[in-house]
Amino acid sequence: MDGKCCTCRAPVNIAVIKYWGKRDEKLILPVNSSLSATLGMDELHAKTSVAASSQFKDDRIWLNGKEESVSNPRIQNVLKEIRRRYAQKGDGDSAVMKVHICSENNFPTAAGLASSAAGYACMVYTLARLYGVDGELSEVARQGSGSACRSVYGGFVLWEKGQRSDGTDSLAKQIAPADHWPALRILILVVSDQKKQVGSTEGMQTTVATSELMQRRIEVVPQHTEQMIKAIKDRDFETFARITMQESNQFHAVCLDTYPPVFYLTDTSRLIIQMVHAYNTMCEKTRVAYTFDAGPNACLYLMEEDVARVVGLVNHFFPPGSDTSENFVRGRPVTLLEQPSQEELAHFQIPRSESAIKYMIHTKVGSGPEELNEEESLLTSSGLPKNLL
Ligand SMILES: Nc1ncnc2c1ncn2[C@@H]1O[C@H](COP(=O)(O)OP(=O)(O)OP(=O)(O)O)[C@@H](O)[C@H]1O
Ligand SMILES: C[C@@](O)(CCOP(=O)(O)OP(=O)(O)O)CC(=O)O
Repeated sequence: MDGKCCTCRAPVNIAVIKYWGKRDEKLILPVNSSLSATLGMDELHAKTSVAASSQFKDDRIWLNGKEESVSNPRIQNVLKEIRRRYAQKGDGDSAVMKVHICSENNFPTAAGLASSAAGYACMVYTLARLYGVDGELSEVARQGSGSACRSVYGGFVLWEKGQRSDGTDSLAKQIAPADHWPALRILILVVSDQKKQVGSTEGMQTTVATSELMQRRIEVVPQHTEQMIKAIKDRDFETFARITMQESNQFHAVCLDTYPPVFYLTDTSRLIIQMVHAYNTMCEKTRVAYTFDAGPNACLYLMEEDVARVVGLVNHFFPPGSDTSENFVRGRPVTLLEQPSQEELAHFQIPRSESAIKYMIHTKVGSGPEELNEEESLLTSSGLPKNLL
């Protein structure tokens, strides 16, 4: 095969100030700014290989081993924008070459775990590397999926909503690097790894069209964002945690105020919320925060010193079923303490639910996308996927 190939990986991000609602569907411009932490790539990432060759007849894409339609308007937006930027540079002829894109996520796709964020950030970053395109990549990633613009950077990332109608000021920027808050940890509690019923794109459209509460939300987000930036800069966990939980709750309240309502939380999600509040009450201090995206899976932000205790409580209240063969706790190692004591358990008025949580992923704040070695390529030398379903 003539031409060239490039392979990269990109991280997931989980918002603490939620993006929900667009003012421009085509350019993906949000109604409010949002803020997230980028998660560690060793635990969660999208990996993408892109090959360009004059021998390819069409642009093609494979996602998790299955060919998907490349005519998807979001993929087209991203391809067009990268090729436009490449043409502006005015060197070489790769712009006319067709590309083969192959991507895999090492975590559930379309289950409310920000797969579209990692996926589009990775596609854009890999295409940009392949074509040698520089410049602001968050603007391109945003046109694949809004939340993807935040996965272009590591650490803590703000997506400023911008004012202009062409979207040139609707960009992501890092507010603190990955190593800013070394003791902060993240636990993802996977309640379901199935594709969700109402996608974020559709859900937020209906919210903007029907929710009255959404107007109130737009008014309060700037305050939340300002306080959140300060809490992150000061490493003030209590404020960080409180706003994170209030934001998650307000986002799901707005979903319930959507007509017809959109439900992402399940009974298990609500038990997790109760467990976190009971834990904080028991500690007489806010030590754990939850946040839920458009799905039932919880993302807990907490300090390193609380991880073993919280994992112990999750194990107690949501024990794995006897059929669970794989590790219940994945990612960074956790040294399990003893089971919670009877005295501790007395603080929790929640029932035990076996198998309600499938597994946990333990991670921390991580860095932005990176290029990988040739041996990591997902494509063969003839530009076809190595792993096909
Ligand atoms: N690695 C990837 N490469 C390219 N596109 C991807 C990749 N992973 C996911 N996607 C795209 O993102 C879609 C899933 O997006 P969706 O918003 O429904 O779920 P999610 O991102 O997992 O959840 P949320 O954004 O609510 O947290 C997939 O159907 C696919 O089109
Ligand atoms: C709940 C969220 O995760 C919504 C993410 O929505 P998407 O970025 O997936 O939506 P589109 O821009 O339509 O692709 C909140 C967030 O990540 O800020």
